Amino acid sequence: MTATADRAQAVLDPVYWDYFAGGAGDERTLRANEEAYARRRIVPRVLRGVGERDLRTTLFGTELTLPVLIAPTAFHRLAHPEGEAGTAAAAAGAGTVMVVSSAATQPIEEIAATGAALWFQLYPQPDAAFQEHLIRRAERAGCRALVVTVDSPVFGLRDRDSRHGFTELPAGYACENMRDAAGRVRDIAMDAALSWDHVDRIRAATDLPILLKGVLHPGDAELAAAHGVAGLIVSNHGGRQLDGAIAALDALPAVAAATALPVLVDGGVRRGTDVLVALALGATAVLIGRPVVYALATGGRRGVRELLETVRTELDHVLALAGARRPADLTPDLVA
Ligand SMILES: Cc1cc2nc3c(=O)[nH]c(=O)nc-3n(C[C@H](O)[C@H](O)[C@H](O)COP(=O)(O)O)c2cc1C
Ligand SMILES: CCCCCCC(=O)C(=O)O
Repeated sequence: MTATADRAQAVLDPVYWDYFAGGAGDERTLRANEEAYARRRIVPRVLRGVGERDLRTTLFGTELTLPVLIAPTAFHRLAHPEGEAGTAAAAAGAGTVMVVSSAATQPIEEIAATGAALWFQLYPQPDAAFQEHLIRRAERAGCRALVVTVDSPVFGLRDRDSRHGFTELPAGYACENMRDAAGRVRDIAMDAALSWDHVDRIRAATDLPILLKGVLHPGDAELAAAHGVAGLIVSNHGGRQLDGAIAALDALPAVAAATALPVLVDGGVRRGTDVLVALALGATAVLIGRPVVYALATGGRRGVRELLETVRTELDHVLALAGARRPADLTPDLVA
């Protein structure tokens, strides 16, 4: 993964590189996400007659060929001209879900035309009518779930972006899925008044399954279930929001123990071994953020497909070595 990051840095405009790679504050949480995986050791079982592995996982009615999804990340056209549609084509080829960011630089309809299974990521918008308009559009495009990001009541303080003065998209690019009914692109509003009422409002506006992204505290996992949410994504936004927040992997076991909902996790997942560790510690599936952007930057859709196939091969391999046939066989005792 380091090699891909290096190659991405070499091809990307340094301002965009810093936007994609960077985090908030001193980037402690950004580093902690990867370090949390590096700290874990696998305690394999032997002689389990594993045979052929089966990586399939079903999430909200969609069967994935592997328990690895593409996390929502903004501005794919800044990484590669193929943009989000390139990433989606790779997801479709690999048989997994792409979560499309509210800050995608191509229209959701174009991304959906790739045939990929899509979920739409939504920042809760204070304007209820506009929010409903966004939800309807995602539904019409065939998105199968809504991922509501709840870790961003305000935007993270990112020193790298401040240094570059990177505050808006360059001319010729727009958040294409933030258009209102008149076709005007609106800014993504981040709203510190955000509360569980917003979640209730979103739930009342759609029949799609709703996942909350950015939950780290077990108390919030309990509340989410009470508010009719279908799933959770344990995440600190890749260390881009609250610097000093707990590493996603470290938060996972307590959140998973607090709820019967499917729990996904992102932040720092780089290899098949990381996927194994996250699944063993209670995740139903994982999402990958930056490595997808780097793979897109260096190789377009083929680059992203290669990344997903590498993770698949690694996961298949480490399952065999750890004595597990399928993701559901992974249990916390396999991780020290
Ligand atoms: C460049 C970039 C843009 C992101 N954009 C969004 C976004 O629009 N919405 C969102 O919910 N999360 C966004 N995230 C957070 C990711 O969905 C995810 O939580 C994080 O990248 C996972 O960590 P990883 O990059 O270590 O895999 C973004 C992350 C990055 C790196
Ligand atoms: C106000 C611009 C919103 C873009 C958000 C993308 C994002 O979540 C990120 O982490 O960057």
